Amino acid sequence: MGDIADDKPVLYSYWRSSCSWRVRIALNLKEIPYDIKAVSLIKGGGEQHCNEYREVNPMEQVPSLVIDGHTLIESLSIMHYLEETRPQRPLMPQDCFKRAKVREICEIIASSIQPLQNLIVLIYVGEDKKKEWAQHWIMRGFRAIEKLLSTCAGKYCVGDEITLADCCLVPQVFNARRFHVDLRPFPIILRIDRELENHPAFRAAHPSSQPDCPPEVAK
Ligand SMILES: O=C(O)/C=C\C(=O)CC(=O)CC(=O)O
Repeated sequence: MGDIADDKPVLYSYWRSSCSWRVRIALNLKEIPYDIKAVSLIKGGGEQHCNEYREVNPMEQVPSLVIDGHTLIESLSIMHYLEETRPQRPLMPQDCFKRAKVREICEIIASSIQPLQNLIVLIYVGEDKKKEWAQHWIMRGFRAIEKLLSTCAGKYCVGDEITLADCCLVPQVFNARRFHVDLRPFPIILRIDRELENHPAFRAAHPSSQPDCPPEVAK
């Protein structure tokens, strides 16, 4: 048996969770092999709430990553850990201003969009209002991101290299489509999403490529 640090990382993930998806993209881009432990967010009221998983993640959410003998939670924190410990294929720019832009975009998605259209919030909002609610918060955040991108985007969100901002953006665009948001007012977001849809690291991280994707949905 090798050192704990040699063990393959384990990602607790759900196929359609945008936060799990962000981390899958980062792991793939950095070419870090990992195993997936699927956690169904819907089966039996959600496996994330069972006692065993609460020990892994006290927030009862995915993702969690077991790596280097540690258990890490919260997708942005996990991605920064990967960036700091695995410098290959950097996902943050060198330039401090560009780094700030990457963090801005990540934070808008991770704090001001995704949590508001998360399953637990939508259950609380109720079936009648949930689509309008999700659309409202996604459009609000996308308006801000589109404006930021008009000054900082190159081929990707910040310049011409893929960064953590792109890892966050692509899954959020999927969610926007899921809630039937009209994306025509966001041409830069759409262009970047199209640019990345066929990238191997992004394709492999896509919900339809996941082991727990229902067969009727998988491509
Ligand atoms: O309907 C389901 O399949 C259950 C959960 C999700 O998709 C995940 C979310 O709550 C949205 C998200 O990750 O942004």
